[in-house]
Amino acid sequence: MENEVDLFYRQMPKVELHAHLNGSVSFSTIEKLTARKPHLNIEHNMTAICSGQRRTLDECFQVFKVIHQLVDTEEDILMVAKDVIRQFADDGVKYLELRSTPREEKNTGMTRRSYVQTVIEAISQCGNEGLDIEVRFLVSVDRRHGFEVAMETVKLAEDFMLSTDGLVVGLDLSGDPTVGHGGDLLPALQKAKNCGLKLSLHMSEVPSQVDESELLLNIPPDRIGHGTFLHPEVGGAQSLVDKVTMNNIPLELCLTSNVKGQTVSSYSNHHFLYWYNKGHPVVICTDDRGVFCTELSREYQLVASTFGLSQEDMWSLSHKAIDYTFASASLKEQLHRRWLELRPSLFQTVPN
Ligand SMILES: CC(C)=CCNc1ncnc2c1ncn2[C@@H]1O[C@H](COP(=O)(O)O)[C@@H](O)[C@H]1O
Ligand SMILES: [Zn+2]
Repeated sequence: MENEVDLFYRQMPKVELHAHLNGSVSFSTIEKLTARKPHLNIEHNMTAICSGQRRTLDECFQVFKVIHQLVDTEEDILMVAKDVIRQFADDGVKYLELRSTPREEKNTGMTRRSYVQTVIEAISQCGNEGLDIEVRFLVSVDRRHGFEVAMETVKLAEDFMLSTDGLVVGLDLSGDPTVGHGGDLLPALQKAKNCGLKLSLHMSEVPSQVDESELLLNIPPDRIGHGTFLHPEVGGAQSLVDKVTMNNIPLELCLTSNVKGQTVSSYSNHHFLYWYNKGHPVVICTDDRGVFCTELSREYQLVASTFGLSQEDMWSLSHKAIDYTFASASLKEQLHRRWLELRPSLFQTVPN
């Protein structure tokens, strides 16, 4: 891991709303996986982008291909998902929305359905272990896989939403933003929304997606991933900003991911400031904590140090994020109470 994170940010209760399962695999879990599959000859620098390194977007997406080779059975998924949940809990995350793309692996017999079933099993095993974290699942649609797979994935998400008593809460649209057009997937996304799934869509992660973002915002989604190039100052459009603000759609912001993937030139140039200054809902997230060698506590600390925000400001960001979750009203209320209970000891033991 890179330099130390203050105890304050580690202990501060947090919600994580943008975490891709296979991007969140830690070094220690990768070691367990490479020991299971030594013949693949995979080294750590092929699965993570650590201190000071930056890669092109394309190189970053290659990393996921390597991780997918390591994680290709139900047994792997179960271990990875349980490890990832435990590690978020260790970092003070009290509510986690994990997302992942159901993957079919012909060689091992894993199907998209058994994939989702296994993630659900991992969540319920962590619940039985009494971990201090509530976990919900968003099923991811990979934009590279086209309309047919998207429709199939929506059906799967709907089935599991109904059969898991609400553990599956929504649908994510992700994948390499330079491939495919989100507009082609609109009917699938609309179908998901109509059946009660919440939508979190990666949007304007790279420049020149104005047309696509206009279409996606018409649905409208319940949350936006990144939204790096929405505003006119960076080549987006005022009409996009207007739609986002009118519908009050929270943005999931992942600083380290954007800087290491080079869609944002530096931390201080991150679009966090644009939306924060507007008073628009934003939530700090990790995206891929394993691949980008970060943690949610580190991301909070980074935002505070980059933009000169106080511990009170950061607390307030973390507290407000509860309202942007896809949790039920009663769980949101429970989380609010929890935050208020934890607050005095946090500000007492860890002075400013
Ligand atoms: C390259 C880069 C800067 C990544 C960060 N931005 C991202 N943008 C779009 N999709 C993503 C990103 N990070 C992870 N994903 C999606 O999450 C997958 C990995 O997690 P999973 O297999 O769905 O469990 C990737 O294959 C990709 O489809
Ligand atoms: Zn993402």
